[in-house]
Amino acid sequence: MAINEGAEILSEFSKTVDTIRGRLPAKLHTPLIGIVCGSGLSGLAASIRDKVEIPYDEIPGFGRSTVAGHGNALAFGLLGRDGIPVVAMLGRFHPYEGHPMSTVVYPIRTFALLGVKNIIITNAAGSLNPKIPVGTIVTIQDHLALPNLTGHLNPLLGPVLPAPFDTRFQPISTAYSFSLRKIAFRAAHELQFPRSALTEGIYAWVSGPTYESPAEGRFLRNQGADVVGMSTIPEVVAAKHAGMEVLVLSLVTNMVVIPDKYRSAREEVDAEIAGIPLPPVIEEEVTHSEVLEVGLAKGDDMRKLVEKIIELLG
Ligand SMILES: O=P(O)(O)O[C@@H]1C[C@H](O)[C@@H](CO)O1
Ligand SMILES: Nc1nc2[nH]cnc2c(=O)[nH]1
Repeated sequence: MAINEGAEILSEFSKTVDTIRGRLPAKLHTPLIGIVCGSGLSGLAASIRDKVEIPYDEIPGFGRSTVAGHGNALAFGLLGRDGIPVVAMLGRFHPYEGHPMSTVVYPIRTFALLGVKNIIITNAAGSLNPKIPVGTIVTIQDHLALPNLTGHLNPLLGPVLPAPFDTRFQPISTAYSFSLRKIAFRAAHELQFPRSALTEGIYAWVSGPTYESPAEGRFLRNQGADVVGMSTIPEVVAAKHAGMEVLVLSLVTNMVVIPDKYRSAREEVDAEIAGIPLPPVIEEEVTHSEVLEVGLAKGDDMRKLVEKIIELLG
C-alpha cells in the first residue's frame, strides 16, 4: 500500500466537493445537517425549500442505488423556520448490492467535507422485540454489528485517512449522540405524538439481502437487539470517524418471525394418522413491498419528527 494512499483518497473527495458546490448557490455550499433517507422514506426531503437536486451519476465517486424505494440524488436546500441549510441522500448504497464499503460510506464522508455537523440517518427495520410493533419509530441507542466484528465489512478497513477524519482505532461507544437522542424525544413530545410512537432500542446490523430465519431472529433477540436491518451501521461508523454527531431513527416495518417453537412435521403426520384435528398454522414471510408500504404509511410521521428535531437543533 502506498504511504500516501489516504491523501490520494482525500484528493478524490475534493473533486466531489468542487463538483457539488459548482452546482449550488453559495447559501447552500455548507449544509449543517445531513439526512439519509431509508427504504421508502425519501419523502423526508419533501419540505426542503429552495431545493437543488444533484443526481448521483453526476457526482464523482458516488454509486447508484439499485433498491426499490431508494432515489438516486442528493437534495440540498433549507429546512425549518430558520432556514437551516441541509443535504439529504434520497437513497443509500447497501453492501448487499455489491457496492464496496468505500462506496457505501462515500456520501457520508462527502457530507463531512461539505461541513455537516449533525447527521440524521433513517432506515426501515424489522422488529425483534414483541413490545415494539409495526409503525413504531425507534431512536437507536447502540448497535450489534456482526459484519463489523467479523472484519469483513468494517468501513474503516483500509488506509488511514488524513484530517478531518479521525484515527484508525475509532471508539464507537459514544457514537449515538445522547443529546440528539434527547432532542428526538423532546420533538415527539412537542408534536404530541403518543408516547408509544417513539421508543429507544438496539439495532442489529446484518449484511442481507436475505431476511432472517426464525432461529437467526431469536439469536439476535437473545443478544439484546430490538430491531434488525441491512444498512446504517457503516454510515454511523464513518460519520463518527468524521467527527459528526449522529442520530439514527428506525421505522419498524415488520415483525421478524419468532415463533415459540418450530412446526413439527413428525407431530403433524402423527396427528393426521390418529385423525386428530390440528389448528391452522400461519407461516409468515416478509417482503420488501410490505416494508415500502409501511414506509409510505408512516413516512409522514418520520418527516414531521425529523423536521421538528432540526427546528430544535437550530
Ligand atoms: O435502506 P434501509 O435499511 O432502510 O432498507 C431496508 C433494509 C433493506 O435494504 C430493505 C429490506 O426490505 O429495507
Ligand atoms: N434484516 C432485515 N432488514 C429489514 N428491513 C426491513 N425489515 C427487515 C427485516 O425484517 N430484516
